[in-house]
Amino acid sequence: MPTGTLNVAAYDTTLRDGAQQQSIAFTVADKLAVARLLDELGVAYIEAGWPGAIPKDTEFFARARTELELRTARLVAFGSTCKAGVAAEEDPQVRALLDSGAPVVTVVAKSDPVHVERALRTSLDENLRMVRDTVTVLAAAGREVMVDLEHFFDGIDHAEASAADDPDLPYPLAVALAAAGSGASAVIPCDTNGGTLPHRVGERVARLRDALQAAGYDQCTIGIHTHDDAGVAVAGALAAVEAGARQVQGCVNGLGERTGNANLLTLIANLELKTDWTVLPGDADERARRLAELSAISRHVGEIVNRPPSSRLPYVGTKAFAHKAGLHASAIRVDPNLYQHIDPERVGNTMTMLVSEMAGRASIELKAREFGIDTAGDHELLTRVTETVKTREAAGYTYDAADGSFELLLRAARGDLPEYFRVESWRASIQARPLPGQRLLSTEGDTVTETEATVRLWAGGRRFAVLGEGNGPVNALDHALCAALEQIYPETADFELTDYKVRILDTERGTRSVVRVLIDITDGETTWSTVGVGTDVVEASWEALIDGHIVGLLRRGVEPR
Ligand SMILES: CC(=O)SCCNC(=O)CCNC(=O)[C@H](O)C(C)(C)COP(=O)(O)OP(=O)(O)OC[C@H]1O[C@@H](n2cnc3c(N)ncnc32)[C@H](O)[C@@H]1OP(=O)(O)O
Ligand SMILES: CC(=O)C(=O)O
Repeated sequence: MPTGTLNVAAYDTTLRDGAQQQSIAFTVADKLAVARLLDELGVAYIEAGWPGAIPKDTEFFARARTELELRTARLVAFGSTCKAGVAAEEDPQVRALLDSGAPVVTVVAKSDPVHVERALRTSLDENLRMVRDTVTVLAAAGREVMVDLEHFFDGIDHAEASAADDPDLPYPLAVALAAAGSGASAVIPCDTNGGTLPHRVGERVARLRDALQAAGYDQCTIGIHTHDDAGVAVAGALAAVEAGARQVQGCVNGLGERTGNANLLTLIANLELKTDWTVLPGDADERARRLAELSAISRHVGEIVNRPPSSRLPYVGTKAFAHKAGLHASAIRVDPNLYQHIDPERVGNTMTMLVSEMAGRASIELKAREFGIDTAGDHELLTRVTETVKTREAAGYTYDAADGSFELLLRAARGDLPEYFRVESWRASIQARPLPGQRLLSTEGDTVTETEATVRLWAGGRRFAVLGEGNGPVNALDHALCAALEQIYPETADFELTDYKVRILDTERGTRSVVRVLIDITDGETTWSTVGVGTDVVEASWEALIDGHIVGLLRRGVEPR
């Protein structure tokens, strides 16, 4: 590890390589919004697309000139070297890069001899000419120019296997020197296919570093661009930093072609928190403030691309600091750092305790604290609740995914669960009728289906008998329940069911199986989850729905009426 504080530049490619992931499609407005977030975080470079190749990217760079005011980041236009046999100044793609107005241009160059010969179908010398010519033209126009060395790591193997290769300067290194010698500010070895292991990345970046130094190009920065096909993109980038890379490329939430690029947020957190390198601008306080934005940025970008970040993402995922095992909880009660690699607040995340069949008394005590309930020292209550949780989980309930239902269980055990309403009965029915004018149901499924539910309950000293209709029995029951409750508790009008999951627990019993239903309800501000179990899906759903409404009233601080 280095000593002292040195800088590594964070280079974000969410808007270029991130957009190469299946089903990710940014609008121009999305790109502008993501660029503003990245600038706020403090990345050094934002690679925003390929003007001239993708019309939306051409528009982005045009609008960025007037609509994007970046405070810390430099905007990068991405493209390729000029075509074989074409002078760079006459190549329309190179012209489009200049016309984008971006102050920085990164061009991708073939650095693997096999790719030059088979994909580009040109000579190794002509490819070197394309690199030199393109960098020279862009640099002469006043741009900072960087060169992505595509397939650099595989390229060294291919070069060394070739009898024609210079053993002192394998072809990928010759491409890097051609770029540096023509005025590139950085060369970035890319693990384009994502299959290189970290030790190999480190070793080859060190060779690149030595070759640049030997040629007198010390001013040329080495970057690193890794993909996650072998699950080691972040590790590879860290190995490259150890070997001399001073720029790390990656995408927010690990978006990117195929399995994604190195997750830039993970890289930033690792470098800032676990090494002496600094990636974010400012003094220690400012860097800490920026780092604490990581979780929010991960979620915000997830919303913009309409793809919630995986809950298991390092540092920023909602499960990154969620503890389930009882033994962990018992140590965490003494000191959270005993089972956490960092304090989650440093990256804007929070620790959560999960209650399940793996819970012990400490898990229950810590979870209760999240609800503002102090159970410390109440050994009898904690033992009773722990046992109830284990028994109910054995019967099919799951509380780590339904902390709303767990809160009700805990309050019931303490005897402080408010009684908001009492249910007298409920009923749900579905009727399928033939289409008008027909006597029998159509075999093709064209039928008229009517679903209705009746709920009878007492609330606020009154009895309600309410009919609900819906597109299925659970929906009809939900409508009937809400229609009754709203008359006494208008707060429930804000409750909305946002997720509904059904799982058959013992598949061997077929349609007689036990069924578990998990639902999420939101009031627009927070979301809570509840669980129901039964031999019938409607019965299990009803239990989860009832829990969901009680939890909502509790969380709103409503008193029973
Ligand atoms: C590793 C990476 O992720 S690099 C980023 C890749 N990103 C993208 O491809 C997204 C944007 N791409 C596009 O819109 C299109 O592919 C374009 C506009 C670039 C090219 O489209 P087309 O002109 O229709 O060509 P096509 O995609 O079929 O083939 C690519 C051409 O570029 C050439 N080429 C590929 N890499 C390079 C390079 N590094 N330098 C110069 N030329 C290159 C190929 O030889 C081929 O040339 P040819 O048309 O003479 O056969
Ligand atoms: C340039 C690039 O995205 C790659 O080689 O993976």
